[in-house]
Formats: sequence, C-alpha cells, structure tokens
Amino acid sequence: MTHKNSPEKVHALVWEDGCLRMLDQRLLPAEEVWLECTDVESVVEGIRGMAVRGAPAIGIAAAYGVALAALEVSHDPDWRDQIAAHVERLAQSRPTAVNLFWALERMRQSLAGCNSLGIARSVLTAEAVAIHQEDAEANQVMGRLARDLMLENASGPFAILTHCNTGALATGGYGTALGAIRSVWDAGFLSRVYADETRPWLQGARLTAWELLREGLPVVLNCDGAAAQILRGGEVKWVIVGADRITANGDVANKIGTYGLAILARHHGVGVMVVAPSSTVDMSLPTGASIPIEQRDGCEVKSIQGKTIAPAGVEAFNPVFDVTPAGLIDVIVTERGVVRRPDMSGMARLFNDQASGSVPGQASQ
Ligand SMILES: CSC[C@H]1O[C@H](OP(=O)(O)O)[C@H](O)[C@@H]1O
Repeated sequence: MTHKNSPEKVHALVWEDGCLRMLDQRLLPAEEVWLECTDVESVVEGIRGMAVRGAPAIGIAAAYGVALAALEVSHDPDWRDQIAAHVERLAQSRPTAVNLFWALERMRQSLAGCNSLGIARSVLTAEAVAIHQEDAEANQVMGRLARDLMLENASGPFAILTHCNTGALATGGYGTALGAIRSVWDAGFLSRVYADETRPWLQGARLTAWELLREGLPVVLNCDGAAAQILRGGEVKWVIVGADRITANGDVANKIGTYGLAILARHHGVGVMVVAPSSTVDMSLPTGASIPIEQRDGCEVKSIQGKTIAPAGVEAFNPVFDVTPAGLIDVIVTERGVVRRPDMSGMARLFNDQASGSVPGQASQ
C-alpha cells in the first residue's frame, strides 16, 4: 500500500509506469487503501463501484483506462477495434457525469491520429495525463473566479454550505466547489463551511469532512435535514456545489438533494453557486429533462457501510442525482468564465463551440 496523500495535498488518482493507482474512497475516512489498476476492467469496476467517484475524476479515470487498454491489447491487426471495445466498456460504467463521455471522446480523437499501436500507447498515455493536469489547473482558475465573485459584496468573513464531495477526491486536484471554498479560506473570508453528510453514500461525512479537516478548514458536519435550519440562521451567504452535467439552458444535474437545497437557498435569500469545469457542460442537451439519472441499488439506502438500517423487505428509491433548474441557480463558475443567472444565451456565450452537439452526452432514451 503506497500513501500518496500528504496533509496538504490529496490525490484520488496517481498514474505511475503503466499503473493507475486509485484511492479506494469506499474505505475513507477509516482507511487509505490504493487499488492498483493495470487493466481496463479494474478501472470500469472502480468507477462503477465508486472506488473513484466525482464527475471530473470519473472522466480522468476513464482516460487512464483507455491508456491501459492500449497497453493491454496485443499487436493484432484489429488492435484499434480492441481498444474501441474497451472504450465502450468504460462508457457503460456510469451514465450521468458527462465528463466520462467528454474524456472518452477526447481519447477517441487522439487514437484516430495514431497509425500504430506503439504510437497509440504513448499518445494515449500523454493525453490522459494532460486531461488530468488540465482539470487540476481549471480548478485553480475557478477557485479564483468564485472567490473574487463572492468577495465583491463581502464586508467580512462569511459561512458557506456545500453538498456531497467536490474536492481533490472528485477531481484532478484542489476541487470545484471545494476549490472555491479553499480559495475563500486562503483569502481570509471563510468563517465556517457546513458540509451536508449527503445520504445515502455519505460523501460529505466521509470525504468532504476528511479533506477539509486535514487542511485545518473550519468544517462543520451536518445532517442533510439540518440544512434548512442552518440557512434560516442567516450566517451562510452561499450554497456552493459541483455538477455532473450542465445542459444548454443552464440546468444542472448534481448529487441527489441539490435541488431541494437550491429551493431552500432561494427561500432564505442565500446565493446558489455551481462550480464545474467545461468538461461538465453538455450543450447537446437543451434542458436537464434529457439527463440520464443514475439509479443505484436500494441497499445503499437500507444500509450504511454494510450495516442494515431498514427492514429487509422495504422498497427503496435511490436516484443518486437530481436536476436543479437554471432558474434556481445564481451563478455557474467554469474555467472559461462566469454565467450569472444562467440561461441559453449565457451558456452559449461561453460554450458556443460545443453548441454544435459535438459533446458526447449520452441522453436518456
Ligand atoms: C466535482 S463534481 C463531483 C460531483 O460528483 C458527485 O457524485 P458521485 O459522488 O456520485 O460521483 C456529486 O454529484 C458531486 O457534486
């Protein structure tokens, strides 16, 4: 077991000599265990089983999966088809985060330019590393943009509430919503950050609290049901979340519970900010109604880390994302810029190059 996480820097994924090391987030915060992925199937299982999760991190892992595919296939005449079949397997791992399909399309385009397996092996590895690095850099840019926007009207430190985990564990590093929170903290304007526990998978309790506590940020863990009372108190100025897919009109798919949080925030006059890189934008879908929402096994609702908390026979409803309409979002921050009061024209201004539908969004049937 190799520890790659230092107190100041957390990684979800580490690529080393043809091996993708994946921090198994299912075991956090109790244990830091690294899975050694040397074939595509282990990456597919890691994404599907949520050893790695978080929209950008899923895309990055899938990109490395394609690089592993090139290393895995043999020098047969149909090597290109074999890689394409592995890409298809990766595309089936989880349906909602468009970052997965965006990354796979970028790897497909890199593969198309390779005329030998030897070249494909080095080109695809370099492309996956680039996707990883670009995401980490985008998060730094978004952190600055979000911080500057929040400080526009700030007379002093303020509190933020966040949902799920959008930190280094969900991205190429630093985080999206958590990147914005880290940037406000570094500027001396963060009084407290409330982290929703985020039932049923507990990304907030197990991951966000872990990330922020190890860096000394003033994180307070709360039950999802306490968010209304917290927002009513007036201390929180912003609800900041990530995204798994943003459509052409600014609708946002994100962790289940985000929609309700946005309604609460609007009711209490609290700003709603979505922070997400352009790899999360899917201009091929006109509204959030077309976003495929992942339904996971009801056992995730009826148990916690293997301990049953509900009668075995009860039916469970477990959609793990919901869609927040653009009208409930005050601002979307991307590395390309900021969209205030998001709508079709605001999104097109920044993402017109994708408006042609070139983004491979797997729309629901
Ligand atoms: C940086 S965006 C992370 C995004 O992904 C999470 O979902 P999951 O943990 O199921 O992959 C959640 O929607 C976060 O907002």
